[in-house]
Amino acid sequence: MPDAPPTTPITTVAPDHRYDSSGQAPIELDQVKKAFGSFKVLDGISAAFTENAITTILGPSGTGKSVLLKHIVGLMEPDEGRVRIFGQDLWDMKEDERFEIRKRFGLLFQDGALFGSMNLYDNVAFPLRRHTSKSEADIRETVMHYLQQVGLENALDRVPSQISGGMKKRAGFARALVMQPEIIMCDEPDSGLDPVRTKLLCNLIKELHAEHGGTYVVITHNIEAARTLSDYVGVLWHGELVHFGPADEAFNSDEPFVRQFLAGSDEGPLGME
Ligand SMILES: Nc1ncnc2c1ncn2[C@@H]1O[C@H](COP(=O)(O)OP(=O)(O)OP(=O)(O)O)[C@@H](O)[C@H]1O
Repeated sequence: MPDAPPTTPITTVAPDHRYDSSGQAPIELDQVKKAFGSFKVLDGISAAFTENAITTILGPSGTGKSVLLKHIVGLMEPDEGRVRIFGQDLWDMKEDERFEIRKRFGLLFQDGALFGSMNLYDNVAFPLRRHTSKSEADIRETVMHYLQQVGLENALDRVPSQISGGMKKRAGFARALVMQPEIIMCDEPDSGLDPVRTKLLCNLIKELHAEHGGTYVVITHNIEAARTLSDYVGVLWHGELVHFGPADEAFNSDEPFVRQFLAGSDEGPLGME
């Protein structure tokens, strides 16, 4: 399998970003379409995500980034097209097999998605208790390791209502990592954080990715976060990936929408609609 996605010219007509590979990309979307009523949110998305890289998916509000994420984790079924995880078609398998495949994902949601009644220790221990037969001693070792990695080893007795938004995200990240998933999906990890906390969180994500590896997909509309994190960038607009490729190519793109969006400019095809 090649190291990088193809650098085919950017078009705005249902571009195909798949590799010519054996189908073993960790995540492969093949002509994925999804509409709500007459609104086509995903209009034939084809892309293969690079293993052990961080890919950010950028795009304006309401453009379908979260819908795309839900398709990747199998929470939403495409109207047409295929979603393959490690070569396996998500919708060509039974529900329990899909459930098993989801164990290969770690999910980091906007608010950390922590259980409000549990302290941070129990929140991070939860997937291990639920999905493994590890002893409490082994669980403790793993949980403390990841809580230390995200800088929360002194806050393990606190419940989510007693910690800041940034701490919730870090706790959510520890919980996402604890099962050592091969794929980590982060939905707007920067939302609600000030620029400094966003930068620190992005640095943490980058460091832990460098240490543990894995295929990361980060959904955001924060350009600075994307600059810090991305090995690859996908830019979603009008149901299509108008760019999907190495981050430096995205940030140097001549495609008018990609250029406008990544520059945060008010000049270009994107208006207030
Ligand atoms: N279950 C659903 N039923 C109907 N419409 C939906 C559903 N889920 C999403 N949509 C619509 O699909 C469009 C894309 O939504 P989505 O949440 O994916 O956007 P987004 O790019 O993640 O936006 P934001 O950056 O604001 O979070 C929106 O118009 C939304 O209202």
